[in-house]
Amino acid sequence: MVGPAANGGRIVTSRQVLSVVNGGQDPVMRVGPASIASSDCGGIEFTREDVEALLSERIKPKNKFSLKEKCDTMTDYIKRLKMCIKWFQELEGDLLLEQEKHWKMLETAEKKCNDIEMVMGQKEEELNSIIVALRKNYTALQEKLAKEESDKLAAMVSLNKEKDARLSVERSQAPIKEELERAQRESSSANQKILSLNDMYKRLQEYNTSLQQYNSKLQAELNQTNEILKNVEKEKVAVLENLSNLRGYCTSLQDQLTATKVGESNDEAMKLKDALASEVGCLRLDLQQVRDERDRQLSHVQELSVEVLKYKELTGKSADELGNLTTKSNELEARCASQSDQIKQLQEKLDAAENKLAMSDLSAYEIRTGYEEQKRVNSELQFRLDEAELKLVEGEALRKKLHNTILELKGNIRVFCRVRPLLFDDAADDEPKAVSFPTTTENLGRGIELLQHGQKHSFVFDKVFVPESSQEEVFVEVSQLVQSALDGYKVCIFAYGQTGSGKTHTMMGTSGNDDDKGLIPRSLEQIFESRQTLQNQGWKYEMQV
Ligand SMILES: Nc1ncnc2c1ncn2[C@@H]1O[C@H](COP(=O)(O)OP(=O)(O)OP(=O)(O)O)[C@@H](O)[C@H]1O
Repeated sequence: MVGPAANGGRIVTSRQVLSVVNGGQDPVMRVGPASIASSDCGGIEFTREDVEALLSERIKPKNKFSLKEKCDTMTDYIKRLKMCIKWFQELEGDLLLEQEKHWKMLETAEKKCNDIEMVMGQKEEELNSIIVALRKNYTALQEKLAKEESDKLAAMVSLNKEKDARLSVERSQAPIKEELERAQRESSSANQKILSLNDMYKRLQEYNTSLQQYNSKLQAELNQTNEILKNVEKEKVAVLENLSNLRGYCTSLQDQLTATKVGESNDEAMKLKDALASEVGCLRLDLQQVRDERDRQLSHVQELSVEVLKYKELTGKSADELGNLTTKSNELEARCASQSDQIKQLQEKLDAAENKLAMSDLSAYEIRTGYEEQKRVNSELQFRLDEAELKLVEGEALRKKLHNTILELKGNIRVFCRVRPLLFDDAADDEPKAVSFPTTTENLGRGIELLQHGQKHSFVFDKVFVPESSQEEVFVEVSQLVQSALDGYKVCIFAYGQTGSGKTHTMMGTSGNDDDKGLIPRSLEQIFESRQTLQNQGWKYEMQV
């Protein structure tokens, strides 16, 4: 962390150089072991000690005063020094070549890294969108599943209700059936009764008509007899008249006889008297006959009257019986009709119950098929949900791997530089600005330039946050590391910098202002949010402070 004049950039630069030279070894350290087979220095290899020994060698000729010897020794020393210098030059050339090669390699690696970073970024975005879509899908599926479950429950409840209704209908149907059977039995017996009554009624009607015929016959006979009686009466009256006439004639004759007895001829009178006596005898006989006939006719009339009375009585009785039978038959007919109505009603009820039963059977079948369909859809949804969950878990694992690969590619150790804005008492407005940011494509967003004593010092970091950068922008970079920590990687974030450079502001922020929250509260929020989300996928997080 640097303040307006901090120079953390150097750390990164030296880190880059060290990393370029295989494993970060000091080039001088390779002086000793270096074996340059193709060198012009006669295949002599110099170690550090050799060089140091050569440099610290004191030239002591055996003969101090022999200039030639001194010159030879010096020449030899110079020769060795030259060889050493040549070896150094060759080594330096090699190293420079190697360095150039490494720079090129580094550039290509960086390019590759940038490309990979871009691809990874795209992939991450894609994955994030896939994860979001999967999560949405998952929640939608969960909602759908819950809905299906509730539908299933409702269907089960309605099925049970239908079953109950069916059972109750079946139960209520049994007594109705019994009643119907009873009614049918009653109806058949009543029909039989009606048939027998109808027969009886017919027979009675026939009997009645025969009686009426007989009655009318008797009536005719009675009329005839009455006629005869009237005739007899008339005849009787006539006979009586005749008799009284005869009596009058007889008295006249008797008067004549007495007159004759008194007057003229006794014999003639006697003859007349005999003739008259025989005539009277005949008339008496006739009268007797008429009387007998009358008596006979009277007795016949009486007999006929008795018979008529008897028949009348009999006819009255049979009429009563007929009336009774008719009323009984009417009653039975009415009862039969009411029973037929009842049977009809019961039949209708039975039909309705059977219809209802068929309907309930149909609806039960429909519900059962619906239930089976729902069950199938449920299992399909469950299968899809399981698949989606598996995909989600796999996607999450892939995301973690990619995320952390990206982070590794970005570098395990990253240094960000945040430049805080100038405070009120930092500097006057008219002072030239000590901090500037390069706008070259290579260092855009990564470089910082400091002006000190008129000299410009450039530094490059993994990222540079300008004074206008918000807490949110800083956290966006750090949040990936928090995610890494949640994925099970060890992460350490710390801030360093001089007093008043903004460490506390960056890490903690300003309390009471949500936009000014620092990295720590934001990280904690992310941790708790992720914990909540991942708990739904079966992860368990334990946190300790
Ligand atoms: N990015 C920023 N934007 C606005 N104000 C800032 C920013 N960074 C720091 N400040 C302000 O600068 C002042 C010093 O910041 P801070 O206390 O965070 O520095 P520090 O590095 O923690 O200091 P110390 O080491 O002395 O604790 C504070 O008043 C803070 O509000």
